[in-house]
Amino acid sequence: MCRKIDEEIFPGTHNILQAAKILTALGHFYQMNRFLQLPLLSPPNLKAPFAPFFQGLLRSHGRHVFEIPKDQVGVSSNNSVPRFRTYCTSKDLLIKKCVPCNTKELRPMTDGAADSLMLQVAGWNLVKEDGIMKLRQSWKVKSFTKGLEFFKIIADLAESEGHHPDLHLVGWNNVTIEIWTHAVVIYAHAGGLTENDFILAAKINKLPLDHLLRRKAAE
Ligand SMILES: C[C@H](O)[C@H](O)[C@H]1CNC2=NC(N)=NC(=O)C2=N1
Repeated sequence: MCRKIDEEIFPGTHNILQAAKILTALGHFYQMNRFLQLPLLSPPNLKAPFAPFFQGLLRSHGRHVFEIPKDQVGVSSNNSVPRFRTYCTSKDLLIKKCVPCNTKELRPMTDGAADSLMLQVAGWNLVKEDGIMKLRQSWKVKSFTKGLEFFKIIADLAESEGHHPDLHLVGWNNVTIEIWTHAVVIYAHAGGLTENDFILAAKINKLPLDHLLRRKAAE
């Protein structure tokens, strides 16, 4: 069995000890990757059973194999490392891309995960309506037509992300945007927030909108 693993994964290794040395070196690399939030880099043609073996071996060499909590990371589509998916912490919302919401695996974010991400989206409020969590922010625009220009700038971003907010223009100059993942409610019949919503909110915060807004009354 060990021999098979050697040949299959580390061509040219002559015995398990040599493979173990390579794995230990990988263990150091793994720990470094944990801080870079990169997944365990392993040749893409590894067989699934390899992971427990590798983790066991790392543990036996005193290397603690870290599990990264699922709701604390997302997949960045800007694959800086070819053929590997990179995992970013919530701090990287601005460099991440929304992912398609049409997967049955889509799950709503936990309240705790949502709370921790709120730190990254200043100005947005976390609200819950009919059991659905949403992000909400309101602005006062200079005029009705400026409100439509505001929506157009938001719409261009939403189209580029493939993830869309709900837009409200009320009383001619009051704009409210709500962001939630509709698919979660459809597929998971629950919750409403995914990391896509926070990515969109963080990017909306960076849009050039000030010229459309009424000055806030001096406090
Ligand atoms: C395939 C694509 O991801 C889906 O159609 C997108 C489009 N935009 C979306 N936007 C929002 N807010 N929620 C969704 O579930 C959603 N689904």
